Amino acid sequence: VVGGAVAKPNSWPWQISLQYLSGGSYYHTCGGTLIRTRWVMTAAHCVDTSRTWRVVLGDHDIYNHEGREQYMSVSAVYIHPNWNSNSVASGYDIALLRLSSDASLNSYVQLGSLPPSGQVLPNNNPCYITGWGRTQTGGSLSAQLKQASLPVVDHSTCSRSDWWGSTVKNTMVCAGGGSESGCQGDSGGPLNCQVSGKYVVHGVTSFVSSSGCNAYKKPTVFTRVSAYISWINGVIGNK
Ligand SMILES: CC(C)C[C@H](NC(=O)C(F)(F)F)C(=O)N[C@@H](C)C(=O)Nc1ccc(C(F)(F)F)cc1
Repeated sequence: VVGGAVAKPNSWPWQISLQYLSGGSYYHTCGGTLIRTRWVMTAAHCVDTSRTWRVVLGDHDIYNHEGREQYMSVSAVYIHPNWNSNSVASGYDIALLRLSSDASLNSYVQLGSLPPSGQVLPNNNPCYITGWGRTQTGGSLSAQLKQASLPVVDHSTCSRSDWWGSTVKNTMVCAGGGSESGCQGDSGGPLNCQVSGKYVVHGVTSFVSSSGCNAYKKPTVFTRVSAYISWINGVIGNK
């Protein structure tokens, strides 16, 4: 997250850290959202390589054990069938991870709420991106979870030729576009939007400009969760 601030610890209790095993240690690579006690929603581009994953719940500082963390192993990865890693502009950048055991819900670990199918938020709807991603273009990951205010940029604005043009699809949400943005390492995490006084996870962090995380008129682009509710329900089993 470029700009914004360090979040109050565990104030986004559905935010998870997705980590992979390398040389005997685990490393943060992406964010995600706990949506059921055994299910995490993340980005397809985070998990389209075969690695040993773990999901950390209740985390704040990814480099220090603070005692509220739950370390979960992943029993299955479900990548959207239409995802194409050579074409992030086509969308479908969404995946579900089945955990090997149930998360224990408490004040540090809670489920994120998903929007109703098809709901599209208006321009400037207040939203926050959260994540441990780079704090500057080309910078390093944040040790502590960060948040930044990224208001919704509607599709008609975001698809203007001097904005994202035809790269952005209607199955995506744009947010921000100023000096604050997501950045590498925030991928897969939630866009937390205020709807009727509640936070609802309307986006899965997907991409930023390859010329810089907070590039002018290149808002952070998210998978629009409300476009994938049927797929999500089909995978996790509540028809
Ligand atoms: C691995 C990437 C597909 C996703 C990666 N995502 C992120 O950094 C994050 F955290 F914002 F979600 C990204 O935007 N990386 C930058 C450096 C990038 O490659 N951006 C990008 C690439 C291609 C396009 C497109 F669609 F135009 F081809 C758009 C943006």
